[in-house]
Amino acid sequence: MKLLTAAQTRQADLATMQEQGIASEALMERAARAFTAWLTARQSPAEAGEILVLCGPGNNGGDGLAIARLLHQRDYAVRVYLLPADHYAADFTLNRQRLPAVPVAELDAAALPTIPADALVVDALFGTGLSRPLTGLAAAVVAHLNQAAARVVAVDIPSGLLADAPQPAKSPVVQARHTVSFELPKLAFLLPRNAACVGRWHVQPIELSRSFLDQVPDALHLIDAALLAGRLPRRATFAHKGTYGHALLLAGSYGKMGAAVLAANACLRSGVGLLTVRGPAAGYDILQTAAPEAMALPDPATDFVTELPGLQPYSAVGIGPGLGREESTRQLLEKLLRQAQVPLVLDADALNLLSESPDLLALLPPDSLLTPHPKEFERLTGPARDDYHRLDLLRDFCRQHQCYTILKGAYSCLGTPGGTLYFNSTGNPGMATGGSGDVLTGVLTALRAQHFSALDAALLGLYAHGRAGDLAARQTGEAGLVAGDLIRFLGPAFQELTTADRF
Ligand SMILES: NC(=O)C1=CN([C@@H]2O[C@H](COP(=O)(O)OP(=O)(O)OC[C@H]3O[C@@H](n4cnc5c(N)ncnc54)[C@H](O)[C@@H]3O)[C@@H](O)[C@H]2O)[C@@H](O)CC1
Ligand SMILES: [K+]
Repeated sequence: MKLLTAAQTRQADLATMQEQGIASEALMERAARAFTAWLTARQSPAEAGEILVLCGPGNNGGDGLAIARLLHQRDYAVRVYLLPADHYAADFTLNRQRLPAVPVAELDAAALPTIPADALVVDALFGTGLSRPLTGLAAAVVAHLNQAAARVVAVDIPSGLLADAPQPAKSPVVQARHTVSFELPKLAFLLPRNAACVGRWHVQPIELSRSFLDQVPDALHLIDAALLAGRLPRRATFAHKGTYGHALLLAGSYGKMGAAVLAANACLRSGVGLLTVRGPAAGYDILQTAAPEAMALPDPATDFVTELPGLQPYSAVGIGPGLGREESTRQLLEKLLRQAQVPLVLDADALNLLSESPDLLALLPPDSLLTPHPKEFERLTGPARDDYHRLDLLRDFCRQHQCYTILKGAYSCLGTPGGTLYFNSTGNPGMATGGSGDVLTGVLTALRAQHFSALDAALLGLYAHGRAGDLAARQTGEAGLVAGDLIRFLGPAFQELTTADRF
């Protein structure tokens, strides 16, 4: 699924109206119906009580007025509050005229309405047309609403939130419990700073022009099942273990063999034909016991991985989990970067070593796959001013080093050498637990070893890793989830993605 900027959304609206021969009011009616269907499926008139619909002067307010009418038709009790303005959008005025006999009042700074704690509020003050932070009466209304304990459902986007630009400090934004958006989510929903105001977001279709969406250039993407269709073929009947590659993992140190074990078992559960693990000598027994399907190739050093084995047998190398940052390990990394003719996956201490010796970045083979969490990332690039700047840094970093980089977190973001960004749609906060990243390294190394392109490996791996987390959390709950649980569900997650046989 693509993510559009506010400007691209306006173009999509126009293209849809032209292509389908409909007026803007008809598209607004579609949006209002889509929102109303979402709300009425979750709250009966009795559960909802009186619904307060707050409407601004633009098309978002027009949506609100149409929603108020549709809710009234379905026997919900509705009260409308209007934000006075010098100018109203044409479709706002049209829907104001169509509003049936429901109580309507203008918002007034001197006498803001009481908002009962159990009220249900529809926030239709401002949508994607907002070009600057709210001030004056609009800001006062938002602050007043946020002080009430009421449940707020935002139409399209919480009012005050900019759809795709950094939010100035202290600019008021509605704190919604749910945000119901049209056709596509907004970039703002995927950024950590906005989580509190967006609440849980939902997307309702309004049949925007497919041909327009297909041709939008430079798009941001959401990694969903549709994007992955056809990327993971069934295994071949006459396959043998050589068909699916031989991965090498360089991982572990004394006290951190768990990271190597997690990466190894995740690699084995992600379809690789053969796996060899280079760990410290001290970890030999642990590895052989905890990951018996892997071959162990212990380092001469007791506590760390210090010597690079010959790379000839391997079709991909993953390096980093639990590795430590010894000088001899740094030298090993340098050797690997200079010698590797096979795809690389770099994580954890491999990334920390890169940030300590930035000159090594110039040695990164093209199409390497890096998986930093935000702190590791900022050690590589310098600090980000805000969520949007971090995405700019990600684009620049991937372009400059011709690599693929996954910025890990909620909606992990993959940057490509061409500057495209892909946000993952699977996963849950239960995965914020030690070892989740080691599992991802194992998954990605397995996919690269099986000769998937860096892009396909990253897209499939990210999605399957998150999906495994979602399947695991159904059994363990989020708090009880540990990284080892992810490994148990990688198989089912990949199975779901596997292309079905065509007749
Ligand atoms: N264009 C379309 O065909 C559709 C639009 N839809 C709705 O329309 C919304 C976008 O509507 P608009 O572009 O009219 O914009 P909004 O309704 O978001 O608000 C724009 C209005 O607010 C004013 N404004 C902007 N910033 C302000 C500020 N800081 N303080 C006070 N006033 C400010 C503008 O002058 C304008 O009057 C979407 O979010 C969505 O809810 C939906 O009806 C679907 C179809
Ligand atoms: K809104």
